[in-house]
Order: sequence, then structure tokens, then C-alpha cells
Amino acid sequence: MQPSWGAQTGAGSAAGMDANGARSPYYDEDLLHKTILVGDSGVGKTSLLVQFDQGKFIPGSFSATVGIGFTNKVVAVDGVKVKLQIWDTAGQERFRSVTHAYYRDAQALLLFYDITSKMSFDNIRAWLIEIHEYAQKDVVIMLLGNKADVSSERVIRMEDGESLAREYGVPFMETSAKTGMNVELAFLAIAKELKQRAVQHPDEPRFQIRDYIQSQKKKSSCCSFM
Ligand SMILES: Nc1nc2c(ncn2[C@@H]2O[C@H](COP(=O)(O)OP(=O)(O)OP(=O)(O)O)[C@@H](O)[C@H]2O)c(=O)[nH]1
Repeated sequence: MQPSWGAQTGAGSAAGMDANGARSPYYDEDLLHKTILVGDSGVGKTSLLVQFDQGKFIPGSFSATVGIGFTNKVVAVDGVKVKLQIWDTAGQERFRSVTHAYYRDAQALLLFYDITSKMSFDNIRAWLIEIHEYAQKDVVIMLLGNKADVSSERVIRMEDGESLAREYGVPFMETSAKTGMNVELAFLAIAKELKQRAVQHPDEPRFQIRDYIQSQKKKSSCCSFM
């Protein structure tokens, strides 16, 4: 599916620095955190981004993404505005060499499968190999099992997603681009992690993305997390 792409803005600027040249947490909006969406064609990457950006789901025939595009989105994290530049990649094999070039600059990566597609789940291991080959070593990875609303066609149990995520040491949640389930939370958790990394004092305890997701789970009765 083809989203409408925003205009590109520059990366971090001097406005994010205090008088001593240190980075101020209150200007984190000026920092651009690049996040990339990857996974097989048809798993719902574009739909999830449209749901996050515009709060809507456009049902209908599937139109595969061609190449890559991005959307800028500002997220409020603990009173600080964090700007995410979210790159939506084409899942089709023929675009792989184009999309690999974008992995290198990504600080976070959302890796999707479709809970109604065994193939998309089985391909996650291959995606992780590619990610380790092309992305930065410290890239934040989150595994998402999308289309959780389609329970009648589910072929991948939530436990299977959880166990795969545990094996690779990455956070996991099921999402639905259709109902919006966990969509904001996925991006918020990523934004929190990236903001913490950008402004954190070395002596502060590190933000734990999995603990954050768990705590949000306790607050909500609707959601499925690892
Ligand atoms: N029921 C349901 N359908 C979904 C969901 N997410 C996506 N879809 C549908 O799945 C199809 C593929 O969605 P896309 O968002 O275009 O998939 P994509 O991963 O961006 O595909 P590529 O652009 O080819 O990589 C579309 O028909 C969507 O309407 C979801 O959460 N629930």
C-alpha cells in the first residue's frame, strides 16, 4: 500500500544543545530518530504506519509498496517531543537491495510478521540475518505479530511469537493496524528507548523497553504483549 509521504527534514541541530554544548532533553524534537519498518510483503507495514499517523485503516485491495518512503511523526515522551522519521520499506524481494541501503542509518527497526501467514513468521529468521548484516549493531529491534484482529485465520500463536522474540532477545507484541491495537504503544516504546539513549546521563539506570511494555500491559486489559 502507498502512504502519503511527508517532506524530509534535517537531522539534529544546534538548537538541541545547551550553552555548554551538551544535549538538552527538552529539545529532543530537534533530533531525528530514524526507524525502519521491515517484513514480508503484505504483513501490514504501511497499514500500521497509516494507522499510527492518521488514526485510520483503509480496507480494500492490497497495493504493494514500491521501494521506500517515509513519514515524520512527533511523539510526546515524558513531556519531551521526540521526532520519529519512519521509513516504510517494500517487502517484495525485488526491492531488497534498495531497502538494505537504509538499514545502516536506522536507530530502530520494527520487524513484522502476519499472524495469519506461517511463511511470514518463518521468514523472520532470514530477516534477522539481513538486519544483522546491514544494520548498526546497537539498532533497537522490536518484533510485531500484526493482524491480531483476524482471529479466525490465525496460524501463529502468540506464544510462538513470544518464544521467537525471547530467543533473539527482542521485545515483542501483537498489533492490529485495523483496530489500532498496540500501534501507538509500539512506536511510543521505541521513541522512549531512543530518547533515553540520546539524552541519558551515563550514571542513570538504562531504560528497559521490555519492562516498559510489561508495565503498560498491566494498565490495559485489551492487549497482548510479551
Ligand atoms: N485485518 C487486517 N488487515 C490488515 C492489517 N494490516 C494490514 N492489513 C491488510 O493487509 C494487506 C497488506 O497490507 P499493507 O499494509 O499494504 O502491507 P505491507 O507490509 O506494507 O506490504 P508491502 O508494501 O508489499 O511490503 C492490505 O489489504 C491491508 O488492508 C491488520 O492489522 N488487520
